[in-house]
Amino acid sequence: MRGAGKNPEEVIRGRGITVGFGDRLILDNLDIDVYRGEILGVVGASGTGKSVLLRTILGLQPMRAGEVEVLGVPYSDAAPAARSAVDRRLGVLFQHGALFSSLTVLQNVQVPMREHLRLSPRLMDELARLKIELVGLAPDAADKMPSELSGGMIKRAGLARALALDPDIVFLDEPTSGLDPIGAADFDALIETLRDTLGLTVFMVTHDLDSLYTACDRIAVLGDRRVLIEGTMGDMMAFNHPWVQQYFRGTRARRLGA
Ligand SMILES: Nc1ncnc2c1ncn2[C@@H]1O[C@H](COP(=O)(O)OP(=O)(O)OP(=O)(O)O)[C@@H](O)[C@H]1O
Repeated sequence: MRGAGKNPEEVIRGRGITVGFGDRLILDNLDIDVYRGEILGVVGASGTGKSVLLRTILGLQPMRAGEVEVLGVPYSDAAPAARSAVDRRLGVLFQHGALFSSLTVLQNVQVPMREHLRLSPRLMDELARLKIELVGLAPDAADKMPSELSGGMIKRAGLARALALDPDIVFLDEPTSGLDPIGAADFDALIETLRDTLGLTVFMVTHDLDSLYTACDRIAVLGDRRVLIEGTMGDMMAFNHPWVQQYFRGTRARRLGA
């Protein structure tokens, strides 16, 4: 975890998070911590509730029990105004980029600006173009429609939108899924660079072992409706649980030289 001192600041603190749909409990009394300046990778078998956890932390998914504190604010219980003040400091890249198909890249990046800031159209254009450059897109991408972009460009455009308000924390839901290995490695490198230069904290749901090895400082493994283990890659290797062993020490992992 870069930039963290001896007592790293918790920017997300979830306690007793319990979420269910009908009679199915997905998360049961789950605790999670995210520290300032780290890239946390959240992994787990398909359907373990990684996206549900991300949505729950963001307040988009109601909890049956538990509490979530974000940037020191009791977010899950906060009044709308206090919540909105926290929302401004969070950026989200949903799975598949989730761009508005009828808006250009520039207009997509401006959506959060229109919602939260009062800026002149000229200033918004300038700011949005800066964000587009920041994520490594060519200037002419600004005026393209999402349908004209490659998968990698869509992820970058979604990231530019997530960065629109200079957030403290960005949430990424499987950012490298669907990218070829080189595109995925480039995206991981971009995330690391942005963390280092902007001081971001990154909460990243991923299935990508490469990302976990190269970009993530810590990993949280979801299973049995809770966080099975939270720690470094070394902690994962030493943890005696069948899924964790298979995932981190299986054939795919060995191919990566673990
Ligand atoms: N709105 C919903 N209504 C009912 N069930 C839901 C809803 N959202 C998620 N679920 C269920 O919750 C479980 C966890 O879903 P989630 O999308 O969080 O899994 P995941 O760990 O992100 O999986 P994957 O790795 O496949 O993306 C799944 O069984 C899913 O069907």
